[in-house]
Amino acid sequence: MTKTPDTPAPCPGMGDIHHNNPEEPVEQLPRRVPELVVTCEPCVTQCDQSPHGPTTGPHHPDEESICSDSGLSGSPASSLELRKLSNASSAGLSPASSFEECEEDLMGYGECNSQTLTQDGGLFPGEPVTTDLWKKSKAMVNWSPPSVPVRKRSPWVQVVGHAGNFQTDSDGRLLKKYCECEQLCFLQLMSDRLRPFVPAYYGVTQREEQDYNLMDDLLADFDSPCIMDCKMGSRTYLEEELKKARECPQPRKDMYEKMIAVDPHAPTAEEQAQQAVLKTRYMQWRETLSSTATLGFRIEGIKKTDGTCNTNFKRTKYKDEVVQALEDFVDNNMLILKNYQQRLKELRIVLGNSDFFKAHEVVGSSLLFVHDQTGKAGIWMIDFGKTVPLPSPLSLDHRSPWAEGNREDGYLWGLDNFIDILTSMLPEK
Ligand SMILES: O=P(O)(O)O[C@H]1[C@H](O)[C@@H](OP(=O)(O)O)[C@H](OP(=O)(O)O)[C@@H](OP(=O)(O)O)[C@H]1O
Ligand SMILES: Nc1ncnc2c1ncn2[C@@H]1O[C@H](COP(=O)(O)OP(=O)(O)O)[C@@H](O)[C@H]1O
Repeated sequence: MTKTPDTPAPCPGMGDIHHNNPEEPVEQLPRRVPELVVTCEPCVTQCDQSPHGPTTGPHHPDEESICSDSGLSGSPASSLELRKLSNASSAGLSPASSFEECEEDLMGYGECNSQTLTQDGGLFPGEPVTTDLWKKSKAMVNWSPPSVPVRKRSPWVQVVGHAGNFQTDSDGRLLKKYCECEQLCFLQLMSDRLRPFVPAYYGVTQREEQDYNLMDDLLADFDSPCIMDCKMGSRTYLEEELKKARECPQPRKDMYEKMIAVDPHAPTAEEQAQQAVLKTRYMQWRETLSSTATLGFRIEGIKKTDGTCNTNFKRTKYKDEVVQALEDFVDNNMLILKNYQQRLKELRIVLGNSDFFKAHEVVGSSLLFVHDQTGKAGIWMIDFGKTVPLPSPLSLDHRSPWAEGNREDGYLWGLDNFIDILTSMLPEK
């Protein structure tokens, strides 16, 4: 996840930060589109992993809540409390219910309206920022929208994660509260083999004095999509967090409450006396309760076409329970299941050849599964708020069991298990 630090600070070694204002009107110039706002603004330091301080975290036990389609779009994220969208179960939400009006837009809008730096310092629409282009400044673009039929765009839906972290823009892109760690990952990913498996990244933008990472909305090309968020890996906290917890323990009341909401007997006598638990203890408990420890991934949330949303998977631990959730997610559609299996197999090959993946500990990152009734299906990696570079010459095989110090994340172990489960669900040829 990503957190928004309070104090902006200069970005070391990043060159100019380019703030794309997504609301900037597009001026039509011959063979040019308007100047991208390119200023050197302060950016923010490393994500704050623990903003709530000791015992003062937000009170958000495992209460019923929603998959957020609830008005995040366009509303100032800063005005909303940052909290997890946790444990809604089959809430029967209409995806459009509390969203702002859907906008009329161009077919494939995600590919047309975005502005990007090009080699010669100009801008091409629809091309994401790449690392080597990042330093180019003061660019101009010329582009007129092609004449294509219009369609209603489905509103963006957030399945899990911190409420208030996201906003949408009128070009079908997503603004996620700025996190330097995530920005650095995206910049590298834009020129890595993994690029087709992550949302295209467009740099940093600002809205109401808040910095955001700007990326493609992966739902943009789907009609009333079904969405599933699966957190990958055998561990969901960084080794660094463990170290900090030892050096400076910060018991969390909010996590204690989330814990007892699921299992009143889970806290130890000492934790009960304190009415608080350490974050790493909470995370480890979540891992063993769910399939993270046994399968190397866990389902976080599922939102179906009919608007129903379920984030009540904390106890989904065993293979047969995962199978049941997946069957329900694809509505027993074997074509979609096959598409997902193929996509995961492709991802596994690309991960094996990715320089980025070799050099990073990937923790707390999710795979976002998206399909719709047409049979179209896609899977992308999201959430790089806790994906950190490894100190050279360390590299991971992403399959070995974790032991403190080896930094293994179990990502490929989880992916292998996921593929095996999908394969077992498909009819034999
Ligand atoms: O899913 P539940 O049980 O609610 O627990 C959440 C998730 O593990 C979050 O990870 P993610 O955002 O990857 O889903 C984590 O944020 P971090 O990523 O910051 O560790 C939250 O920590 P806090 O934000 O510290 O509460 C933790 O409370
Ligand atoms: N690029 C994207 N396109 C569409 N939906 C996204 C995208 N990134 C995130 N989401 C939605 O937001 C949710 C939370 O995303 P995540 O990056 O994990 O946020 P957090 O850091 O707050 O946990 C996901 O479950 C998904 O529903």
